[in-house]
Amino acid sequence: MTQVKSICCIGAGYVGGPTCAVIAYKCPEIKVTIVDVNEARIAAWNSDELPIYEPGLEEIVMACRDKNLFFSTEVDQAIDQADLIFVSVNTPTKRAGVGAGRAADLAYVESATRRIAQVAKSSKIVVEKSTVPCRTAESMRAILEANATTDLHFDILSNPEFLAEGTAIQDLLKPDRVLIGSMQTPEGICAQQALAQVYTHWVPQERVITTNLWSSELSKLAANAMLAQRISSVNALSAICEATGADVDEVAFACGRDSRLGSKFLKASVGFGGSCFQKDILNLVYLAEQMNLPEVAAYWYQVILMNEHQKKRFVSNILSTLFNTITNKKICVLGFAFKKDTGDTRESAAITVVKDLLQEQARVVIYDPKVADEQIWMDVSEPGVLDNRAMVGKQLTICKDAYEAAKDADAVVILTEWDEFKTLDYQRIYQDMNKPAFLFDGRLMLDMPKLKAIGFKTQAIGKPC
Ligand SMILES: NC(=O)C1=CN([C@@H]2O[C@H](COP(=O)(O)OP(=O)(O)OC[C@H]3O[C@@H](n4cnc5c(N)ncnc54)[C@H](O)[C@@H]3O)[C@@H](O)[C@H]2O)C=CC1
Ligand SMILES: O=C(O)[C@H]1O[C@H](OP(=O)(O)OP(=O)(O)OC[C@H]2O[C@@H](n3ccc(=O)[nH]c3=O)[C@H](O)[C@@H]2O)[C@H](O)[C@@H](O)[C@@H]1O
Repeated sequence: MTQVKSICCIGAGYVGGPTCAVIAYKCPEIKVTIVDVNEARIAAWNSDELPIYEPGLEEIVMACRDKNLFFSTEVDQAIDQADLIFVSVNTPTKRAGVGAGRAADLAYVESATRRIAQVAKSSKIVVEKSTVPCRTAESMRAILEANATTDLHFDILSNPEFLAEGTAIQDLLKPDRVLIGSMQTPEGICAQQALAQVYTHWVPQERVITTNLWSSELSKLAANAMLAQRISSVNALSAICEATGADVDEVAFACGRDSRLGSKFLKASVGFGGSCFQKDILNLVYLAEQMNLPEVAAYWYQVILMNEHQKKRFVSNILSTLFNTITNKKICVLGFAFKKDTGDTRESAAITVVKDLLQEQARVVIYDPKVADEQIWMDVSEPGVLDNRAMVGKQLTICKDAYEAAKDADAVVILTEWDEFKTLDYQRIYQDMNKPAFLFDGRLMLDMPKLKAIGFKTQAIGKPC
């Protein structure tokens, strides 16, 4: 079996960076080089200020950077020197052309694959780390075989990543499973074993699952679709709870105690966000449509529709509670990231909620502990629309402090479950707000009876008023 000695990872993003940093950390004898075309990102990986915030990441990077872990823009050199290459580039939803709004844009995967074919002078194991539609490995193989300069051999593996942002390092150090798909040929199985051996440096053998290529590719989309489906299910129940007087936390607890259901991913919220759930479900929907399975496509699409409904429902509750108008009222938004412990805002529910509040002519003040101001401006204004940013600027303020953000506000709206929001001095916040002082908990994280006792008019998703 091939022993992996040198790894190249193409794509130094949320997945490539942490995943390969952990491999370097756990496999000191393997040289790991993470490359990217984005020079600023690579410079940040090589600096004291890493480009992404992830608890525990800095320690791991600092422990092995410039020993057996390298960040570089020298893509060709890293490809040439590696015997195993992870392709960990972005696969966003297509914006134009066939399948726009549904299908995954595989342009980055294809260009990375073509680069490998052009540069490789020796045989390589090429690993799909990006989340891709079923049978992408076949296209990669076709490109590699047609474009390689000499008579080289390429094994393609699928090794989807299941880490969640905010807990990436823990997820990587103690994964529920590592999934490796390969062609069921002697060479394919040999390559699969070589990658498995990298992971078994720290992952117990029984957690390394091997399957065929297509099962592995589909399992990634399926896992994300099922996780998101649980959130949409509990969010759909939250609306029924509000209408009946049931309490969604109690319902989720009671259901989750059934060992067949389990307790995780049953937290009702203002809606799921993140770079992957929506994109991967759309990808699955597109796959079903392509297979001429419209009912299957509609079934999964409903998970997204429910998520959109939950965000709209939250804003409409705010509006009706504040006497059907929020024009010129000051709304303090606490949290903008799509979940706690990350500065990532991709598809964050906060983007939709804030845009809707602005549309209603409210004055919105945002505080988030990790999201950069510029990111919020980019998310909330419409790039390319003339003067939109200036218009948004008249209504939107970004604060460095929760108390400052809540001063003179008519309502506080919690959109991300940052731990620090639990320990704020709500008595102080209440005193500085306009009365009646409203508080909307979109994350079910605050002690409502305590807030009510202070004087707040509170509302939380799926809770009796
Ligand atoms: N963000 C997450 O938590 C997870 C993401 N995934 C999947 O992993 C893949 C990567 O996601 P992220 O790391 O979040 O994306 P990202 O956007 O943070 O990083 C991708 C990087 O690839 C680089 N890149 C693109 N084309 C390149 C090329 N030809 N050569 C060199 N560099 C290139 C980009 O400059 C970018 O820095 C996606 O398919 C995503 O669905 C899977 C599990 C978790
Ligand atoms: O493919 C991916 O990108 C990743 O997508 C998710 O990870 P991530 O999006 O980083 O974060 P999650 O913890 O799944 O949260 C997603 C969204 O759902 C929300 N959520 C989560 C759980 C819950 O019970 N309720 C709920 O509203 C979160 O607040 C967040 O907005 C999956 O959990 C990962 O396994 C997967 O690898």
